[in-house]
Amino acid sequence: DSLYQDLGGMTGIETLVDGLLFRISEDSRIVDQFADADPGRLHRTLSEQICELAGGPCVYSGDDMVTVHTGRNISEASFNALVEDLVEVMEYQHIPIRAQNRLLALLAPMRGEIIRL
Ligand code: HEM
Repeated sequence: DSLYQDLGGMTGIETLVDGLLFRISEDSRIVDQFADADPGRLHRTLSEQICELAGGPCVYSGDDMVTVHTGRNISEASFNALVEDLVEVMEYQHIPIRAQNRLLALLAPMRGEIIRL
């Protein structure tokens, strides 16, 4: 019953993050806000973060959420757009609904460390 396993382990999580970053790159609502991001690093740190949150054997090595998102003026609408992209990728990759909801529930509390900073 580990979320990590339900997401397909590290391989599944990396596939999920691949899909998410691709989807963001095609999402005109938010793509411009990622103009200065380092895609390779983002792929690694986001995968680690999801792996750790899901109870997997990873340790997040990125910077803290407030630091990376401060000064970016990320709106609630942008946050919701990214979450929508994530849900679409999880649907597309046939991640079970229960696992989708568990992951979303782990990410939702981060909203305050991301928006309007
Ligand atoms: C649940 C929502 C989100 C999570 C879990 C999340 C997580 C992360 C993580 C783990 C990093 C990498 C930190 C590092 O490498 O040290 C990051 C960076 C970043 N995030 Fe978010 N983020 C979220 C929402 C957003 C939104 C909505 C935007 C903008 C629309 C955004 C814009 C960025 C940008 C531009 C970076 C790159 C910073 C850099 O490369 O210096 N994030 N985020």
